Amino acid sequence: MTEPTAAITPPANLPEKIRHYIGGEFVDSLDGDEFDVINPVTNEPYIRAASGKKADIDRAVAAAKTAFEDGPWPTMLPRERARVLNRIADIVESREDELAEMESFDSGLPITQAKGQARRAAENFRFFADLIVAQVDDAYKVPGRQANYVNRKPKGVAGLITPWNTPFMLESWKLAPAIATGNTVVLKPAEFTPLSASLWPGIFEEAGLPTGVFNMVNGFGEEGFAGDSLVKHPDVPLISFTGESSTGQTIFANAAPWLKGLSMELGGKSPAVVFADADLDAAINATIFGVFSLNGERCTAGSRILVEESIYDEFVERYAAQAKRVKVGLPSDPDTEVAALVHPEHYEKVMSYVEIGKGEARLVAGGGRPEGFETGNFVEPTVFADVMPDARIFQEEIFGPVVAITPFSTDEEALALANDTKYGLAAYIWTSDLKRAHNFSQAVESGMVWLNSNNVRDLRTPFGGVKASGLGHEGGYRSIDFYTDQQAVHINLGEVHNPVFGKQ
Ligand SMILES: NC(=O)c1ccc[n+]([C@@H]2O[C@H](COP(=O)([O-])OP(=O)(O)OC[C@H]3O[C@@H](n4cnc5c(N)ncnc54)[C@H](O)[C@@H]3O)[C@@H](O)[C@H]2O)c1
Ligand SMILES: O=C/C=C/C=C(/O)C(=O)O
Repeated sequence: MTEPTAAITPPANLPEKIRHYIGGEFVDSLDGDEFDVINPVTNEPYIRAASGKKADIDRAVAAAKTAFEDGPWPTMLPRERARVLNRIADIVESREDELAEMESFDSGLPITQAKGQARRAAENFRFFADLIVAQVDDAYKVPGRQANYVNRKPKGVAGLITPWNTPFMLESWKLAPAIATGNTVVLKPAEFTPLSASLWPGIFEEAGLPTGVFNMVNGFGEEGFAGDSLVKHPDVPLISFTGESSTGQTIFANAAPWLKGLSMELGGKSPAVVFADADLDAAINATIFGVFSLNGERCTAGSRILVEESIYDEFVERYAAQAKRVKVGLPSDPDTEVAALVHPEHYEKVMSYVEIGKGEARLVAGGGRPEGFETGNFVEPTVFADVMPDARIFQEEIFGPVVAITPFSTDEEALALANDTKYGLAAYIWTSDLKRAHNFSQAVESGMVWLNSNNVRDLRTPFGGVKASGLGHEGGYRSIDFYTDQQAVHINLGEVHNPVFGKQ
């Protein structure tokens, strides 16, 4: 049984309120507006947060612009900026427990997984510290005639808009490359989960990041609110956004008048394809982890499992049995594998899909609220089998611990099913046939493929989706490209070859 009192004990260092952070100071909204932040276990408000509007974004962008124009951050040596980034990583690491406790309390993530995400956040800063020091740029020469080189410049004020799933880690994913390359930033964290972001100012100050380089405005995304105002601010030349595909479309349209640089990491409905020749134990473990880790609130979740007919019945039976053993528990319990979804609104959305699924397919595990969890956003790990491709639970992103399993009989059918969605973020392929694995990878419509592998990231590789899953790529040098302008400088080394115009 659960102990509700343990669940609602707030972290020891809870701030009095969530404020914006502008030009080195914590501030309230200019109009004083605030909103409630909810704990996902009790669904009770536990803290107030400032709700930013256009006027607050104007202030934050002005502070970031001043810090960019007055320096020293954009013109510091890469080595000096890298030192600050490495200090940020050290501090994040040293505060892992505190950070994870806050994240878990605010978002409902299982504490053990929240710790892993805090370590990933630190690693993002370390990685980009290394990358800017090792950074090389193109130079080309035509001997005796011309030399050309690339002058890379930070763009200015970067607008960063982030979602509520693994919030601190996904914020670090954007913050690290944006500041590493010499930009200043305005971060707009997700309104469901602003708590861990309230630690950034202290971390950055302690690491020696100059005042005004990092600014943060909390609040909502809609028109007139913080997110929308950031997208429409004329002094913000680029927006890096992670969130829903429909929000991405709105941002795309709103940024169009300024032709802003856009990077968008959007939704997914990623297939995990299991062929009969796969290592079945490994495939089952990985596909369980792939959709139930991080509460299933993960853009790259393998939420459609396609299984070859000859092993289908065995797979479904074993998968359902293992899903039933996934430990649902309080976010604060170190043994918990699936905890509470972020917010009652999201819980209702996920539960509505569970009900839709019951009318569309065969329920083989879960399908309700776990026993012993009468309040809060708890959902049993839920498995549907025999899901047809026209089912809504096959096509639509659920973003919770719910998976659809579908049989296929040929490679061609597997590929057609894998691609039969508007999304294209990740694909996972399980087979011992090398040729099949590589040919399938070529043909599958996804930004990333994992072959016989869990979702393990190498920070040097591009991260992003195709179709409705995104626009552009970040990760490694792609992030450096996104957050900088590349100016080509051409130098004449010989005679001037231009034809002469207008000569008498
Ligand atoms: N592809 C990826 O890398 C990736 C990663 C994480 C999450 N996601 C996706 O994110 C979604 C879940 O996150 P969410 O519910 O927070 O997404 P969301 O789109 O509702 O919100 C994301 C952020 O955008 C802001 N926002 C909302 N409307 C806006 C507008 N008109 N202008 C500017 N900002 C606006 C929100 O306040 C929030 O900070 C899922 O669809 C998931 O797949 C994708
Ligand atoms: O949830 C969105 C982004 C996730 C990135 C990952 O590497 C992951 O899937 O954990």
